[in-house]
Amino acid sequence: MRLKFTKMHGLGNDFVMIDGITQRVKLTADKVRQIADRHIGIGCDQLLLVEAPRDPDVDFRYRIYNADGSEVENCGNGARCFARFVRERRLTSKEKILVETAAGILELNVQGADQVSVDMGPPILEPAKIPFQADIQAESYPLDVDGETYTVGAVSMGNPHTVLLVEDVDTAPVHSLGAAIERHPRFPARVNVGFLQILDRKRARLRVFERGVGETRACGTGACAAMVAARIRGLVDEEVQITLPGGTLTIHWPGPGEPVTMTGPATAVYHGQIVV
Ligand SMILES: N[C@H](CCC[C@H](N)C(=O)O)C(=O)O
Repeated sequence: MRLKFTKMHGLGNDFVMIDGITQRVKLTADKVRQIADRHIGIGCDQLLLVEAPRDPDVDFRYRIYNADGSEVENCGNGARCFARFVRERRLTSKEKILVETAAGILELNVQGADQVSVDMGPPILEPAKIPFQADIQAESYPLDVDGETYTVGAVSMGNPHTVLLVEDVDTAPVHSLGAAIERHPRFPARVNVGFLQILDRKRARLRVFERGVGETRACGTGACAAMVAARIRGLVDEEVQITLPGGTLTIHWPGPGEPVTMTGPATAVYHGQIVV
């Protein structure tokens, strides 16, 4: 199968975007892994497949695959790149785009040259819906990992996230502890692991060890989840600049029951064709 694609990134979280509307695309987990492989394929953190919507009231559907081939529910940086991709491929000229994902319907607002704002919907905090094994919902939870007890937040943005507060993200054990928590038995669907350093009520630094990928240069749903976890503990205001290794996202969340809005760049790098 010969597939046209566009390589894009959101603050260094990189994607292979495939138009499944004007092309017939049949993906398997093996094909996703091959495309995502940085030696035998194109290389990406996630592959995003754009399809016609099943719901007539929305504009598109898009499906998200991690580099390990697993299909997941949501992808914040990917949503911004998706919005730019469908406009650049003239699949729409709308500035407000409704897209159906496995996590529900997102509203994307394309703002001028580079910035895209995404209504990511309200965070999910009930443990069973994250999913996370806990007796009651709380601002934070004790989590035993290899004999140590950590205090973690647990939030879903359609995909599961856990958040640890750290003194300094540069020295946090992102790869060792991130890998251990990603597969922790209390997260039955595995989990994305965020390490959050709060600078003040309006600024924070974040590194994310992503489920199915490992550490990425940025994670949009991770930035949303980290801000929510900090806000329900009263540590930050309703708008926070979250700086990840790849750059800064603006996250806005008034409080429980309200949607989280994420604003940041979406960059196209090159177009190509791959044979899989
Ligand atoms: N990079 C994505 C997150 C992908 C989440 C995926 N790793 C998962 O398994 O949920 C983002 O910008 O939100």
